[in-house]
Amino acid sequence: MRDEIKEILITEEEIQRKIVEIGKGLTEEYKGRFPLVVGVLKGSLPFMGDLIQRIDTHIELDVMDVSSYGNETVSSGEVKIVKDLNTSVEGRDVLIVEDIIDSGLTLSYLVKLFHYRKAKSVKLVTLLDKPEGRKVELVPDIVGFTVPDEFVVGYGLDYAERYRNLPYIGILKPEVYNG
Ligand SMILES: O=P(O)(O)OC[C@H]1O[C@H](OP(=O)(O)OP(=O)(O)O)[C@H](O)[C@@H]1O
Ligand code: HPA
Ligand SMILES: [Mg+2]
Repeated sequence: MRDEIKEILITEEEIQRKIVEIGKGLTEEYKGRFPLVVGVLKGSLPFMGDLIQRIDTHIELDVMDVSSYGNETVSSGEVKIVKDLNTSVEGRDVLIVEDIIDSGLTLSYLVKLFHYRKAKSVKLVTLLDKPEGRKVELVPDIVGFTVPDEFVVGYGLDYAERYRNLPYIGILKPEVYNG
Protein backbone atom coordinates (compact mmCIF):
# COMPACT_ATOMS: atom_id res chain seq x y z
CA MET A 1 0.00 0.00 0.00
CA ARG A 2 1.26 3.48 -0.83
CA ASP A 3 2.29 5.83 1.98
CA GLU A 4 -0.27 8.46 0.96
CA ILE A 5 -3.19 6.02 1.33
CA LYS A 6 -4.90 6.08 4.74
CA GLU A 7 -7.10 3.05 4.18
CA ILE A 8 -8.13 0.61 1.45
CA LEU A 9 -11.90 0.86 1.14
CA ILE A 10 -12.49 -1.65 -1.64
CA THR A 11 -9.96 -4.29 -2.62
CA GLU A 12 -9.02 -5.35 -6.12
CA GLU A 13 -10.79 -8.70 -5.59
CA GLU A 14 -14.01 -7.02 -4.41
CA ILE A 15 -14.01 -4.72 -7.44
CA GLN A 16 -13.46 -7.55 -9.90
CA ARG A 17 -16.12 -9.75 -8.30
CA LYS A 18 -18.64 -6.92 -8.47
CA ILE A 19 -17.83 -6.29 -12.14
CA VAL A 20 -18.59 -9.91 -13.03
CA GLU A 21 -21.97 -9.57 -11.27
CA ILE A 22 -22.84 -6.25 -12.95
CA GLY A 23 -21.74 -7.64 -16.33
CA LYS A 24 -24.12 -10.59 -16.00
CA GLY A 25 -27.05 -8.26 -15.34
CA LEU A 26 -26.15 -6.02 -18.28
CA THR A 27 -25.79 -9.04 -20.59
CA GLU A 28 -29.38 -10.04 -19.80
CA GLU A 29 -30.67 -6.49 -20.08
CA TYR A 30 -29.05 -5.61 -23.41
CA LYS A 31 -29.14 -8.95 -25.26
CA GLY A 32 -30.17 -8.28 -28.88
CA ARG A 33 -30.26 -4.48 -28.43
CA PHE A 34 -26.72 -3.29 -29.44
CA PRO A 35 -26.38 -0.54 -26.81
CA LEU A 36 -23.99 2.39 -27.09
CA VAL A 37 -21.74 2.20 -24.06
CA VAL A 38 -20.40 5.65 -23.20
CA GLY A 39 -17.39 5.92 -20.92
CA VAL A 40 -16.81 9.26 -19.24
CA LEU A 41 -13.10 10.14 -19.39
CA LYS A 42 -10.80 9.82 -17.73
CA GLY A 43 -11.96 8.27 -14.47
CA SER A 44 -14.15 5.53 -15.95
CA LEU A 45 -11.38 3.99 -18.09
CA PRO A 46 -10.36 1.06 -15.82
CA PHE A 47 -13.98 0.26 -14.87
CA MET A 48 -15.20 0.52 -18.45
CA GLY A 49 -12.29 -1.59 -19.71
CA ASP A 50 -13.01 -4.39 -17.26
CA LEU A 51 -16.81 -4.14 -17.41
CA ILE A 52 -17.22 -4.41 -21.18
CA GLN A 53 -15.35 -7.73 -21.14
CA ARG A 54 -18.09 -9.07 -18.86
CA ILE A 55 -20.97 -7.96 -21.10
CA ASP A 56 -21.58 -11.02 -23.24
CA THR A 57 -23.54 -9.47 -26.12
CA HIS A 58 -22.78 -6.95 -28.91
CA ILE A 59 -22.09 -3.40 -27.77
CA GLU A 60 -20.76 -0.25 -29.43
CA LEU A 61 -18.23 1.80 -27.49
CA ASP A 62 -17.63 5.53 -27.37
CA VAL A 63 -16.12 7.98 -24.91
CA MET A 64 -16.85 11.50 -23.83
CA ASP A 65 -14.71 13.82 -21.78
CA VAL A 66 -16.61 16.07 -19.41
CA SER A 67 -14.86 17.88 -16.62
CA SER A 68 -16.04 19.76 -13.56
CA TYR A 69 -13.23 19.20 -11.07
CA GLY A 70 -9.97 20.37 -12.66
CA ASN A 71 -7.35 19.63 -10.02
CA GLU A 72 -9.63 20.32 -7.04
CA THR A 73 -11.37 17.96 -4.61
CA VAL A 74 -14.63 19.94 -4.77
CA SER A 75 -16.67 20.24 -7.97
CA SER A 76 -16.63 23.69 -9.57
CA GLY A 77 -20.26 23.07 -10.55
CA GLU A 78 -19.49 24.07 -14.11
CA VAL A 79 -19.62 21.15 -16.57
CA LYS A 80 -17.42 21.50 -19.62
CA ILE A 81 -17.45 19.18 -22.67
CA VAL A 82 -13.80 18.57 -23.42
CA LYS A 83 -14.47 15.86 -26.02
CA ASP A 84 -17.86 14.96 -27.46
CA LEU A 85 -19.01 11.54 -28.75
CA ASN A 86 -18.18 10.42 -32.29
CA THR A 87 -21.51 8.56 -32.47
CA SER A 88 -25.08 9.87 -32.67
CA VAL A 89 -27.19 8.77 -29.69
CA GLU A 90 -30.49 9.32 -31.53
CA GLY A 91 -32.67 6.21 -31.23
CA ARG A 92 -29.95 4.35 -29.30
CA ASP A 93 -30.00 2.57 -25.96
CA VAL A 94 -27.25 4.44 -24.14
CA LEU A 95 -25.40 3.04 -21.14
CA ILE A 96 -23.24 5.63 -19.39
CA VAL A 97 -20.33 4.16 -17.44
CA GLU A 98 -18.91 6.20 -14.58
CA ASP A 99 -16.37 5.67 -11.84
CA ILE A 100 -18.18 7.81 -9.25
CA ILE A 101 -21.30 9.90 -8.74
CA ASP A 102 -20.59 12.54 -6.13
CA SER A 103 -22.36 15.92 -6.47
CA GLY A 104 -24.28 14.42 -9.42
CA LEU A 105 -23.60 17.54 -11.51
CA THR A 106 -21.56 15.84 -14.24
CA LEU A 107 -24.01 13.00 -14.71
CA SER A 108 -27.27 14.91 -14.49
CA TYR A 109 -25.86 17.13 -17.23
CA LEU A 110 -25.01 14.11 -19.42
CA VAL A 111 -28.31 12.30 -18.85
CA LYS A 112 -30.22 15.47 -19.86
CA LEU A 113 -27.96 15.98 -22.87
CA PHE A 114 -28.57 12.44 -24.19
CA HIS A 115 -32.35 12.75 -23.72
CA TYR A 116 -32.22 16.08 -25.56
CA ARG A 117 -30.31 14.33 -28.34
CA LYS A 118 -33.20 11.81 -28.55
CA ALA A 119 -31.61 8.67 -27.14
CA LYS A 120 -34.15 5.80 -26.93
CA SER A 121 -33.08 5.01 -23.38
CA VAL A 122 -30.39 6.28 -21.02
CA LYS A 123 -29.08 4.17 -18.15
CA LEU A 124 -26.30 4.92 -15.76
CA VAL A 125 -23.92 2.42 -14.19
CA THR A 126 -21.40 3.67 -11.67
CA LEU A 127 -18.78 1.75 -9.76
CA LEU A 128 -19.05 4.10 -6.77
CA ASP A 129 -21.87 6.19 -5.40
CA LYS A 130 -21.28 8.91 -2.78
CA PRO A 131 -24.89 9.91 -1.93
CA GLU A 132 -23.83 12.38 0.80
CA GLY A 133 -22.04 14.45 -1.84
CA ARG A 134 -25.19 15.16 -3.88
CA LYS A 135 -26.03 18.72 -4.93
CA VAL A 136 -28.67 17.66 -7.46
CA GLU A 137 -31.05 14.73 -7.36
CA LEU A 138 -29.67 11.81 -9.34
CA VAL A 139 -30.21 8.11 -8.77
CA PRO A 140 -27.92 5.81 -10.78
CA ASP A 141 -29.55 2.68 -12.25
CA ILE A 142 -26.72 0.38 -11.17
CA VAL A 143 -24.26 1.01 -8.32
CA GLY A 144 -21.23 -1.14 -7.52
CA PHE A 145 -20.44 0.23 -4.05
CA THR A 146 -21.69 3.07 -1.87
CA VAL A 147 -18.82 5.08 -0.37
CA PRO A 148 -18.67 7.51 2.56
CA ASP A 149 -18.28 11.26 2.14
CA GLU A 150 -14.49 11.22 1.81
CA PHE A 151 -12.24 11.85 -1.14
CA VAL A 152 -11.42 8.47 -2.65
CA VAL A 153 -8.75 7.57 -5.20
CA GLY A 154 -7.66 4.60 -7.29
CA TYR A 155 -9.04 2.42 -10.08
CA GLY A 156 -9.51 5.48 -12.31
CA LEU A 157 -10.16 8.05 -9.61
CA ASP A 158 -7.49 10.70 -9.27
CA TYR A 159 -6.27 13.42 -7.03
CA ALA A 160 -4.42 15.98 -9.18
CA GLU A 161 -4.14 13.29 -11.90
CA ARG A 162 -2.37 10.80 -9.62
CA TYR A 163 -3.49 7.42 -8.22
CA ARG A 164 -5.68 6.44 -11.21
CA ASN A 165 -3.51 3.36 -11.73
CA LEU A 166 -4.07 1.83 -8.28
CA PRO A 167 -5.96 -1.49 -8.63
CA TYR A 168 -8.04 -0.74 -5.49
CA ILE A 169 -10.11 2.14 -4.06
CA GLY A 170 -8.50 3.94 -1.14
CA ILE A 171 -8.89 7.01 1.03
CA LEU A 172 -6.11 9.53 0.75
CA LYS A 173 -4.50 10.91 3.89
CA PRO A 174 -5.85 14.46 4.33
CA GLU A 175 -2.31 15.87 4.56
CA VAL A 176 -1.81 14.92 0.90
CA TYR A 177 -4.33 17.53 -0.25
CA ASN A 178 -4.08 19.94 2.68
CA GLY A 179 -0.35 20.32 2.03
O1 LIG B 1 -20.88 13.76 -9.38
P1 LIG B 1 -19.81 14.75 -9.65
O2 LIG B 1 -19.56 15.65 -8.46
O3 LIG B 1 -20.03 15.54 -10.89
O4 LIG B 1 -18.42 13.96 -9.79
C1 LIG B 1 -18.23 12.84 -10.58
C2 LIG B 1 -17.33 13.14 -11.75
O5 LIG B 1 -16.10 13.74 -11.33
C3 LIG B 1 -14.99 12.95 -11.73
O6 LIG B 1 -14.50 13.37 -12.96
P2 LIG B 1 -13.48 14.60 -13.17
O7 LIG B 1 -14.25 15.80 -13.61
O8 LIG B 1 -12.61 14.74 -11.96
O9 LIG B 1 -12.64 14.11 -14.40
P3 LIG B 1 -11.69 12.80 -14.47
O10 LIG B 1 -12.59 11.62 -14.63
O11 LIG B 1 -10.85 13.02 -15.69
O12 LIG B 1 -10.88 12.76 -13.20
C4 LIG B 1 -15.58 11.57 -11.86
O13 LIG B 1 -14.83 10.78 -12.75
C5 LIG B 1 -16.96 11.83 -12.39
O14 LIG B 1 -16.97 11.99 -13.79
O1 HPA C 1 -14.02 11.22 -4.19
C1 HPA C 1 -13.58 11.50 -5.36
N1 HPA C 1 -12.33 11.14 -5.75
C2 HPA C 1 -11.83 11.39 -6.98
N2 HPA C 1 -12.51 12.06 -7.91
C3 HPA C 1 -13.76 12.44 -7.59
N3 HPA C 1 -14.67 13.09 -8.34
C4 HPA C 1 -15.75 13.23 -7.60
N4 HPA C 1 -15.60 12.70 -6.36
C5 HPA C 1 -14.35 12.18 -6.33
MG1 LIG D 1 -10.96 13.74 -11.49
